[in-house]
Amino acid sequence: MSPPSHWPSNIRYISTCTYHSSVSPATRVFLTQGESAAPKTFDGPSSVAIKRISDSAHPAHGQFGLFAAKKIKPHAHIVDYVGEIHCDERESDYDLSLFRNATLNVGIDACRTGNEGRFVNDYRGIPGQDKPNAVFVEVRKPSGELGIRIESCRLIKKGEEIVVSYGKAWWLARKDKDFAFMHARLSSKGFSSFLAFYSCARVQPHHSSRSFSLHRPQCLHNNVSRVAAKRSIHSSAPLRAQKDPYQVLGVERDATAAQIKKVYFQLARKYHPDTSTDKGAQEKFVEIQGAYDILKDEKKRQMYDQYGATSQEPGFDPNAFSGFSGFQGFGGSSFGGKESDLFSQLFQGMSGMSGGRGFSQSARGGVEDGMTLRMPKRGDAPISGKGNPGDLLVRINVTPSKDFSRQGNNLYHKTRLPMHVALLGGKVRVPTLDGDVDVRVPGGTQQDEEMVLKGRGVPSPHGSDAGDLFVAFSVQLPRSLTNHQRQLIQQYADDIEGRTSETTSNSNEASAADDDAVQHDAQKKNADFKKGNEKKRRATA
Ligand SMILES: C[S@@+](CC[C@H](N)C(=O)[O-])C[C@H]1O[C@@H](n2cnc3c(N)ncnc32)[C@H](O)[C@@H]1O
Repeated sequence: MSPPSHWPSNIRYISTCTYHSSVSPATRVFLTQGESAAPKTFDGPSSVAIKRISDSAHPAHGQFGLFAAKKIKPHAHIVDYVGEIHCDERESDYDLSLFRNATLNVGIDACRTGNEGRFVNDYRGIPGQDKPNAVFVEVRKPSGELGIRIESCRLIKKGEEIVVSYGKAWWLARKDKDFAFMHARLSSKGFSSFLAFYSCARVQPHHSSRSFSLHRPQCLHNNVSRVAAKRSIHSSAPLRAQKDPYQVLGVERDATAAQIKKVYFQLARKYHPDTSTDKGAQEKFVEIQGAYDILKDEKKRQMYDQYGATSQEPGFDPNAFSGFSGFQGFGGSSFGGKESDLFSQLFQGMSGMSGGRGFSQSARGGVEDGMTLRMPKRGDAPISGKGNPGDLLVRINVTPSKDFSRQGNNLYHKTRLPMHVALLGGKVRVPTLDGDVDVRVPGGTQQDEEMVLKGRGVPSPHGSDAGDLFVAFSVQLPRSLTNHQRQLIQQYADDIEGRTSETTSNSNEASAADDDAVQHDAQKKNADFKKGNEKKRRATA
């Protein structure tokens, strides 16, 4: 298929998504073999044109945008968002989240390969566009493949730019990255671009992105959530990848229960930590147990076969994949420090559903990013008008925390430890979900050593034990020492190295004098610098 006009020569034009090697076979099955949706009338790419943006007031001036090549009716399928489906981490401005939960993070990246959809801009700052006229919609295609398409929200006139919302969080996450760049442009090109980025970024009080961009659900229409979700790139705690249990046990996918059991016993014997001399035996043994736990249970196995590793996560709801097509799970493993923060983004983007009513709802402690909550009878009324409304399935989207990262119900916090406390022992103040606590640190605590605060993690939504809080220590060395401190440390060094203090006292004095000279010099330079600034200020005033 030949690319449309203005297609950049360095990007491969494709009409269907490709799959990167980071997508495991089980994930691929989940992504491609879902319940298919009824096809929607679709004009194909003929309804759009890629154009270079020549309007200097447009914040993406000089780049490209997607335009209506003819009149587009409301709620029409404009074009698919096509690219490379992947499960690895990427820093790409064309990477849209396709699916995410606690173990799986799937994106469609159209950076190097894609179709017209990759040129759709955000409406913010574009003259004459005060709202998006299109949305990203997650769909199961007639083939059963999970995908994203761009649909119109309203009538779009021929020649009009097609614009979506990337979500406030996307802009907030970009703020820091763009600030310096935009600032540089400000002096030469005026305000418009800067304001477009900065003003959008400022309005977001909190967000669930960890370190990069993300899009969020924008408008919900009927039972379909419209969402544009940029995947965030760094998890503050790595996602635990559930290994393919068939691979772990080395059995075929159609192995019988008896075959699986036999292999399991062989492997368990081989890697039993009490008897095995194998280096990684313990880890391997745990893996084998995990794999057998899934495959020995008919129901778990069937869920795994159908939905992959994600099906084994707490709170997994298979119904969520057919009825609810939201895909806003981007908060990742980080989460809000206090429970109120934890849920502050719950139900974000829900207004428009249930006849346009927005609402809020509290949730039990311990829910995780990517979990689905079912709210009986809060869904849409049947099209026929008769009968009860359906259930509302809410995918949880957890706000990241500056204090903690999260894995399952366990929390992780890194705290600074002054050198003398690390050496001699003492107390440090550590944040927990219930407020700060003093933790006693033993003398001789090493860099990155961890302490576990039992039960101070996330409460389990299923009523079982709460997780633990792991506190890792980062030992802080002083950058400079006073003479007295230097002497004390020197004595310590002498003691360790078996020197007498006399032999070092002379050289010590010399080096302290050198240091004093250096410090004095630095202070003087600093003062000169301040004076220089003061002079400059006076000159410009
Ligand atoms: C998915 S691409 C959109 C297509 C892009 N304009 C191009 O020519 O390749 C996203 C990038 O477009 C630019 N962009 C999109 N909407 C924008 C807006 N409202 N203001 C400023 N830049 C925007 C940003 O550079 C962003 O990283």
